[in-house]
Amino acid sequence: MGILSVNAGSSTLKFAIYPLQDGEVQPALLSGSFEGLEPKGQMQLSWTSGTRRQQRELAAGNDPFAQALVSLSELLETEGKALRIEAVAHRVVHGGAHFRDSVLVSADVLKALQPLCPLAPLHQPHNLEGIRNFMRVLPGLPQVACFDTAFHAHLPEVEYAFALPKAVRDEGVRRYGFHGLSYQFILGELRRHGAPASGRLLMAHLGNGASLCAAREGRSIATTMGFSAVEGLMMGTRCGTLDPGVLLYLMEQGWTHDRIQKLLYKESGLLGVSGLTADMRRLRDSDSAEAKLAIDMFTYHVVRESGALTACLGGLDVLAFSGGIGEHDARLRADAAERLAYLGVRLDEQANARATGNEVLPIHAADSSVQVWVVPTDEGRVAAQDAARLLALPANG
Ligand SMILES: Nc1ncnc2c1ncn2[C@@H]1O[C@H](COP(=O)(O)OP(=O)(O)O)[C@@H](O)[C@H]1O
Ligand SMILES: CC(=O)OP(=O)(O)O
Ligand SMILES: [Mg+2]
Repeated sequence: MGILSVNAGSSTLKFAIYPLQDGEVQPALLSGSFEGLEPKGQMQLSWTSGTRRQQRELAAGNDPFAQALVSLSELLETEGKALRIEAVAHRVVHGGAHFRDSVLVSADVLKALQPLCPLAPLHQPHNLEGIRNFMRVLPGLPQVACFDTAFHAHLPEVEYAFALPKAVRDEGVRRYGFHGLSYQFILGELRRHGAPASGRLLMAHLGNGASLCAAREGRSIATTMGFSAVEGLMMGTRCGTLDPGVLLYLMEQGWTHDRIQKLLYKESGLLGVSGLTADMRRLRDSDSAEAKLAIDMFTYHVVRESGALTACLGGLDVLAFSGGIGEHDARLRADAAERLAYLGVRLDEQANARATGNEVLPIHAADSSVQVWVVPTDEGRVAAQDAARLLALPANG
């Protein structure tokens, strides 16, 4: 038997089936992703089943996520039939103030999660669509929602509170933090590899969405993403932290809510600054001045916020890079590390070049006072493990 995990990110839909043994999820038997989820474009489905790796191009249509879910269900019918899926674990980015741990999905849970869609418009609607889809396609199977926000549920009040009047704060207008499944996974991997992860740890999840998390004794104490999935670092298509005065100005200029939402979430970040693409690989290949500015700003904000979070930690013992950019872009890691040298960060150049996102690797030099690691993240695996814990599924391999 196995657990299917479904992770609808902002630019990808990732899936995997994990077998269980003694209550622990084992390496995935079938895993893959849909990439290039842009309306009317071509999306790429790639998957690995055992040692077989396959790839397919698909028309994305008007609603790429809905199309990807249909194609995933078809793939499970053929490839996944023998794997006996017993439960589905969904990454859901926003659990709001109420959901501080994974939960078995019911109609009431879905109803409570729906109003959070505006706080993560690139994710939450797809996350909930994924749940509804598998309720239809695999009726009767338990569906578990695993929240990005749960890892940050115990942030100190000085970190999570906005300097707003109590009446507004009491409405749940506060910082929540995201990428929690990824941070939980990174923490587990660092521990497994003998890194001092319980010390002052800074984790950088740099993908299409990007955030930093400062953890002490394995608990999140500060993070760059807040109320919604737009705060903090500059991202693929999101602007990150922005003076709220800009929004007031735009509103005065007659910009509507929908237009502003599109600007902040879909037209900004690497894409907005470069005017070219949200994909770091293409920016690296470009020689345009705007592409260079976009990369420089991205790196700058990683360094700037690393300083802020290190101050919250009172120093730094371990730095971990993850997410599509953090795992693959050695140049970004080198440039950021160079500017964090004042903290005692020194990279081993060759180790950094060797880390290509396929395995957990230390990349610090022998004289670095901070350990630096690259950790390929697996949000789906954390979700599957959590679902197994919640459902206490018996193990039979
Ligand atoms: N080899 C690479 N070099 C630089 N950046 C990369 C590389 N591979 C992937 N990326 C970046 O990772 C991003 C996707 O990150 P990922 O964490 O997988 O996305 P999501 O947040 O949607 O799950 C891509 O948009 C691209 O910018
Ligand atoms: C919360 C978030 O930004 O997620 P992702 O990196 O998958 O877009
Ligand atoms: Mg991601």
